[in-house]
Amino acid sequence: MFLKENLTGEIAYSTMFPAALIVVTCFVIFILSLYKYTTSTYKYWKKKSVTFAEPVPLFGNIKDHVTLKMTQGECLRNIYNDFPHEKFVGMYQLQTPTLLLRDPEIIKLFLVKSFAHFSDRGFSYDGHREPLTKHLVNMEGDTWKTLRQKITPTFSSGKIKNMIGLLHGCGVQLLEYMEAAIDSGETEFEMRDLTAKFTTDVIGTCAFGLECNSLKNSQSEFRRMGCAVLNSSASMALAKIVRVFFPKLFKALKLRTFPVEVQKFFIGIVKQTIAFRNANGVHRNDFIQLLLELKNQNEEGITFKLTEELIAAQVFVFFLAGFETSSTTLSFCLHEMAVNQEVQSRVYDEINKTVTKYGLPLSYEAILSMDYLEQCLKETMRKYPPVQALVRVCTKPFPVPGTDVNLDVGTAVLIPVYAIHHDPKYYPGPDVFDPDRFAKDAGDNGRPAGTYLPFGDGPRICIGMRFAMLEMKLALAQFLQNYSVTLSDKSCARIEFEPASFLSCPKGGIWLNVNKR
Ligand code: HEM
Repeated sequence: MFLKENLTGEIAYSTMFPAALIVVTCFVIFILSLYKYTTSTYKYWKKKSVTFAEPVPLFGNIKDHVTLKMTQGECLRNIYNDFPHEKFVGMYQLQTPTLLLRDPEIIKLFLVKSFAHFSDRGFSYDGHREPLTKHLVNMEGDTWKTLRQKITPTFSSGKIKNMIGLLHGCGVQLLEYMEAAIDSGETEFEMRDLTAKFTTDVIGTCAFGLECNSLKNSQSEFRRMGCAVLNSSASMALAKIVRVFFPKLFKALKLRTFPVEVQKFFIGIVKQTIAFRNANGVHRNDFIQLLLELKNQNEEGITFKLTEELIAAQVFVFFLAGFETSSTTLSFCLHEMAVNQEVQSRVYDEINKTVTKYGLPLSYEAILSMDYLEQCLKETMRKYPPVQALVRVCTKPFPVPGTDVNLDVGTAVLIPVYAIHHDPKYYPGPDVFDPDRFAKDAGDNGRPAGTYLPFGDGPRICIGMRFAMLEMKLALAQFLQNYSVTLSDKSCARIEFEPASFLSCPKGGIWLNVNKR
């Protein structure tokens, strides 16, 4: 028995040994290859003699963001603060060599003066397989330039002024909703949800020509699809990482930026609306109408063909780029009003003076005249920039002036907006909410150009900037004229950001008490 056992043991050992060895060897080879692959680019900045942040294998310099400890903006702020004397710093987003710009003059140079070398964002997309991704934010080179030139007049002050009636309608729905909720005894509200429903309605009506009233009808199809687009499920977040950092793999695996039903829904709405308006001669002061007019000019012989699908992709990006950016800004602003009651009183006084001077409903001119309200929004976007970093890619070799550095085509560039907006050199006491930083008579308060970037800068600056300011000012004026806000038991005095979110998003929402005036 002993012998047998011994024998069996020896036999097992002798057959197991090579198997275990093979497994261990494969594992070691795998780890070494992974290490080699993930660190293969890490000499890039050293070879270029650019000061760089030391990367860690696999993650480069964005480990804290990838592991969801902090937002991208907060992660870049740490790098920004570590190199106070550099104009720019080399870093790695996973394996991708990236230049982080620190100096305002260099930022202006890249975004504005030398735009021809950095005209794209380098976002990969497949307009054939996913037609909704063929929009201004993603498009590149001459195609982007032609489309941007065509669409720009759609956002002129004259065109936006004509939309004030639509914006008003959404504001009135918000007030009606609040009235009913407060009458039924509600006092505490999650402001982000409220403002998101409001801005969904604004984009629904101004971009898609739909009356969705998400405030009354929380199950509205439009709101449901909107939530599906912004869905931050683990699988969509993973697909996003693959799309950004491994675009070839994204294509090879046929992954999707949005679920197919979202694509069908948005393209379907736009096609139906166009068909209805053409058949019934309907005219409405909204973006879809303006794009339709461009399409018709287009058919009279102009080279660039604005198809229905291309129109759908553009109104879709107005939704993508415009809805959450505006809603979080509104909710952050209301939070600051609740914390800083003296600021809220000044805004209330300004609204009352404006109503006395211009009457109700507030006209375009009345909204424009409210300087202090505008300062409050500007300071909100300084403290909580919805887009925490701007992205560019080098499209033509670029010798950085005053240095020996030559940037190669394809080099990624990041502008750390959040870090700049919190640099005490430009904004003393950066955590203090002080709208007077943007007072007209204070000029730029000695700040250099390139240090205030909530909407970006240069030819790729946010096309919807003016529209967004009008929408947000009108919403706040209508709301604060009728209601005041205070902190509630659920409020956090200091806001933390949701690390998984691409845009600045308050962790746990923004809870406030809302009281009738
Ligand atoms: C508070 C509101 C908003 C903020 C903070 C914001 C911010 C931004 C930023 C930072 C960019 C990138 C700029 C750059 O790379 O230099 C951008 C681009 C863009 N935004 Fe906005 N945005 C807002 C509202 C809107 C609205 C309401 C719309 C449309 C109705 C819109 C449409 C776009 C488009 C289409 C682009 C791409 C422009 C291009 O590449 O040519 N945004 N926005």
